[in-house]
Amino acid sequence: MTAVATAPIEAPQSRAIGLETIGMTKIFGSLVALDDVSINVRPGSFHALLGENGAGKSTLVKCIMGFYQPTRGTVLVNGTETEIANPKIARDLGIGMVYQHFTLVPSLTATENLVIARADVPAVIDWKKERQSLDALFDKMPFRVPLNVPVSSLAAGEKQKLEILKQLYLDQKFLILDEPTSVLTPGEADEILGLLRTMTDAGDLTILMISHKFREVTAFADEFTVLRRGQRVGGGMTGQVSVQEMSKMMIGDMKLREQAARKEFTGQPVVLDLAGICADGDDGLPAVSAVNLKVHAGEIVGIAGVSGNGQSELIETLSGQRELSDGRFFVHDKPYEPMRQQMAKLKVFGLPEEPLRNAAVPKMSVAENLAFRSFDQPPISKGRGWMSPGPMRAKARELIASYRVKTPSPDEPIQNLSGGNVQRAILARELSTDVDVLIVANPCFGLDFASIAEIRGQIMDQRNRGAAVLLVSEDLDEILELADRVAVMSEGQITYVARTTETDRNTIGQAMAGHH
Ligand SMILES: Nc1ncnc2c1ncn2[C@@H]1O[C@H](COP(=O)(O)OP(=O)(O)OP(=O)(O)O)[C@@H](O)[C@H]1O
Repeated sequence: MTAVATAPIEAPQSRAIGLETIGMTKIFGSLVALDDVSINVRPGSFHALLGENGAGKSTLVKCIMGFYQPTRGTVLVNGTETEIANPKIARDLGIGMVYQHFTLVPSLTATENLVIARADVPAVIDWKKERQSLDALFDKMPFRVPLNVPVSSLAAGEKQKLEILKQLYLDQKFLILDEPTSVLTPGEADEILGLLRTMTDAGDLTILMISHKFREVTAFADEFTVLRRGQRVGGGMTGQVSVQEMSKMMIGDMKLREQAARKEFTGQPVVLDLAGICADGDDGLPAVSAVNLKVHAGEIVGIAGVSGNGQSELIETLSGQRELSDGRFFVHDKPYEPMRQQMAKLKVFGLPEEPLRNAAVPKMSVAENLAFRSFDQPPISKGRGWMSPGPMRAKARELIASYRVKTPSPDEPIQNLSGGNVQRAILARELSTDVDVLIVANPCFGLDFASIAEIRGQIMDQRNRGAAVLLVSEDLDEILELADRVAVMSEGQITYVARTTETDRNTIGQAMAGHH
């Protein structure tokens, strides 16, 4: 690490760290992902980083964290030019990052995860003492996370809290948060962001938060920067700029897709029938208990619930990733087993959570990933297992264009796409043919607001065409906007079902909290 003084060192007023990037540029092959980006994150500020999917937000923070070496540009830490060659150097400087995905070791407890994450972890650990000091730390926090059970048994919201607590435990002074609230309920999000805001106000911490949620940005951030196509296109104090102005900075003059009209149906047949579905969780205990639910043609049934109440396991059973311990599925009254051939025959499609992990082969190209549904059918299949690259690429180009997937070419490994663009690519693949049943879990996770309008529009189009849609979402607004009926899942069971027009947010919220 070299530390060259380039400017008078701004004596930090507080323990928090100030950080600037100057002319940050990152080029991948022929793609300029970051183009001369200078941002200034003052010590003790809560700074939001905004931009549509693929704008360069992750690339910028990865350059700051030392995951990527910038093609050009420098980082100043507390006014001093600092080369951050790898994440360990960032961490030693007090710069920590909380990712969208989890980094905790699932088989270890929260206590074990935190203690082994420390740079000064002793050779012989006095676990009793460590637990006591952790208890003392957590006594100061407005929420608790179970410390002594394996992390794999924690709900997504608890894991995310723990990721943030880990950084506070490691005493980092500059935290980069990559969409930290995606898996949290609005209440949990407010709790965590509120705690962090108290710490920035006290001058103990600086936050740089990537977010697509304007509500959180205006409620908790004091400053913001907007990136578009790799460039800094705006920024300022959040209190002085309206949400409309911020969104215009993000997307320019692009027109948003209008909310699709809901087509009225009467007397539609049941297409998807979940009959007494039971399944165990990773810990071997029942996670889904006797779920009965019918979804009609031309209907969206939204499953709401606090994460960790069996929704993920239910979706996994429907996509064949988890075995049933009891119960059956029927599609058009025929027994349905979630295997590739039956899915194709009965036209069952889906977008699971974390599509890069669950629905893509990261190292394969975008074109190959887009062809997974059709590689064994003409024109892509030439028979006897041979694939035709020409038609495959042509089909990929068509889907890339109509779903506006941002990729340098169809041949790019899909893992190089931004998170939102992976999501769009998988949805393009799943919606590209005739769909009878569509199963989607948190389809707008990590998407910018323009893409959300696009994806929700696509889901509504499928419903209007007569598909039966099962939508699991942690975003109640999404369910209220899209679903015809809402079902609440609590402790593995469906505890409440109502037509969306005949219920309200409060009643659903109470059911989600287990009051039914
Ligand atoms: N390792 C890589 N190799 C090639 N291209 C990459 C790589 N990482 C990112 N890119 C490209 O750089 C551009 C910026 O991506 P980045 O992930 O920074 O966007 P983002 O603003 O974080 O988007 P999102 O909101 O979808 O996460 C995208 O076009 C992406 O495909």
